[in-house]
Amino acid sequence: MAQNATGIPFDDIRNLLPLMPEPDAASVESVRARDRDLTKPPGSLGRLEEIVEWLAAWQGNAKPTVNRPTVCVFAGNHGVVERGVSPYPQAVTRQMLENFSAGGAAINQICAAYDLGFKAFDLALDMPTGDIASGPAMDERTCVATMAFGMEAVAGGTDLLGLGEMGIGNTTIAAAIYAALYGGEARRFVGRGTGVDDAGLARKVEVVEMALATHAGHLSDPLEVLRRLGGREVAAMAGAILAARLQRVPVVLDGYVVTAAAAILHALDPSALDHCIAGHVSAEGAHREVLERLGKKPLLDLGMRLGEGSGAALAMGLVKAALACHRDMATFSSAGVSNR
Ligand SMILES: Cc1cc2ncn([C@H]3O[C@H](COP(=O)(O)O)[C@@H](O)[C@H]3O)c2cc1C
Ligand SMILES: O=C(O)c1cccnc1
Repeated sequence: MAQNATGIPFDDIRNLLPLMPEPDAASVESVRARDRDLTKPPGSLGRLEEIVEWLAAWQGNAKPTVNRPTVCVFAGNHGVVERGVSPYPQAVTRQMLENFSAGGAAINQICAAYDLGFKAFDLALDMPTGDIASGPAMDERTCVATMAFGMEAVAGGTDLLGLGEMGIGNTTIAAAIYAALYGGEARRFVGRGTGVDDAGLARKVEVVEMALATHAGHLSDPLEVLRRLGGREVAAMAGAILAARLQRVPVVLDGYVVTAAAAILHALDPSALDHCIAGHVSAEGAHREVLERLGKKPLLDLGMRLGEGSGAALAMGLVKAALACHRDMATFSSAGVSNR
């Protein structure tokens, strides 16, 4: 296999998969033991209890932490926008990155409300990826380099990673990826994104169908799906999810576009998302169906369809609350509360 600028071909990404750590059963058992002593009926905190077990399993820590929760937003531009698949111009991607820096976006307010760290990454916004309807989005070199960038981006010592994206046109990219991975009619995976009208929706369906036809015969390898139909932010997020697993950092997924990056990894290895939870189910496209395919039960169902990591960040607030209950509640004996 030819080397590329990073020195890592697709095969070296594949070679990371067998290195993925397993959940730490002993830490989960410790969490369960403490949970039985807390001043509440067993099971009464429902999924909040599972969340703490999940943190312990993946951090490999009987006393899991959420001291440095971070939302990482990756931004990329897409050649397919030229085909009129979004009501907004491509320039909005960079303008929103500036808005993130100035603290004016929805994601800034959610991160502030829940005291979450926030980082945004500009992935060569002045170089949109190729138009997927007529050719590949990226060559292998760019795809792998961008995955590697996403891996580096999460190396800063976070103990809970939320993922988000910004990229005008990327709901079309997500739809194309799902259609390639799961088959069936393209229209099933195409939604209105930022709000295309009926004509725009028909155009999106047509563009996804064209993309599938253009790349027919080359879509059985999920990494080829990523490079041909994806985008820089999607590649970086796939790298970030994989790196987080290798570093035992639990991940909270966001909406339709973030989940497309996750779906690539799941297609490579169905256990590759075991360290991830679905923060929410987006109102976009077939997100509910896709999450079912991935075996993920979303934490929140708020009718949101924004992106930016907004659903992930809201769910991270719940993760913090779940851990606070587990860590700081009194036990029956310490509080003098009678157990059964
Ligand atoms: C002002 C604005 C802020 C956003 N924040 C996230 N998105 C979201 O919308 C885009 C995808 O939708 P489509 O495929 O229809 O272009 C992505 O950038 C996504 O994160 C936004 C979109 C806009 C316009
Ligand atoms: O669910 C998402 O990720 C989404 C939905 C609409 C627009 N941008 C992103």
